[in-house]
Amino acid sequence: ESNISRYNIEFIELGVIGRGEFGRVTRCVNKLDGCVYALKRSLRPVAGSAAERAALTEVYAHAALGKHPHVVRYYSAWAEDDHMIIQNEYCDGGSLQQKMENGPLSEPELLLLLAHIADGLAYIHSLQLVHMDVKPGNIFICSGEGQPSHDSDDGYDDEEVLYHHKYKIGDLGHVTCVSSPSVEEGDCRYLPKEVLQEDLTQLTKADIFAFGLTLFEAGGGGALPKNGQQWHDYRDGKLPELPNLSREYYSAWAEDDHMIIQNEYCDGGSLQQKMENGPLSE
Ligand SMILES: Cn1cc(CCO)c2c3c(c(-c4ccccc4Cl)cc21)C(=O)NC3=O
Repeated sequence: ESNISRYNIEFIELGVIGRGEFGRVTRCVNKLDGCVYALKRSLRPVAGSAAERAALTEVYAHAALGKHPHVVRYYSAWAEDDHMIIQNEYCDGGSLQQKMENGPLSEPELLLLLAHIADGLAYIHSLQLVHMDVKPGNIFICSGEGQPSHDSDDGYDDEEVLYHHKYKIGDLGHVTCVSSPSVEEGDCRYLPKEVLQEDLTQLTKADIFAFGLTLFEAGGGGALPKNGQQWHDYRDGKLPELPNLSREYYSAWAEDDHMIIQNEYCDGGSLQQKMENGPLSE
């Protein structure tokens, strides 16, 4: 293709970090600001096609979502010689899917993942948008290594700096608005049955469901079913217990339309009951 492309003029390609039927993702340095970015270069979709609508929705969503610590940041997008290019923040820690290849996440890591992505989803939902493709391959990690290191006397001990990395939600290719009449379904392994049954009235819950299965998988739940009886069992809350999690992690769960909270048992009754025997002594 022509070499006068903005891609070749403004960026130096450092390497390919992802490939798919969509095209490829590369790690590039911008010659002007010297920063590294992730650029996805895909074939320009046919005008008027669903793919074009998805590509435009992705850019609209990124523009609307602006800057948030747990959503991968968007910088620019353009079309050139029959290709679409989107320039995003480069997350140097790989994806959650790659991290899971080294085994299940520790409990502190699971809680960090839970906090970061719940925050990112709350932000997306607060703008009446839904992600619709939450899964380990779309959650990226920024190591934060480039940040100023905290020397020991300013209150940061190793533990806190150790968990300096951040989890961020990426790939907004399936984003739609909560009241959308049409949904481009995401990965079926993370899809709730309501969306499969075309019930689009509670789309924010679809993201939470997909995030729940993502946490289950990251916690060592094993490969998720794509269909069949096990797919339906998982949607009826029939999931195997995760072996390496402590009891505290199991302090709340949902079953047949009820939420259950399991707390410490205090055997001395409540203060109110104690006061029934008269005022407390000094
Ligand atoms: C396959 N792959 C690997 C990475 C690097 C992980 O360390 C990656 C990134 C992105 C994306 C991406 C996803 C969807 C749309 C646009 C982009 Cl650039 C894909 C990525 C993205 O937006 N930011 C990335 O770091």
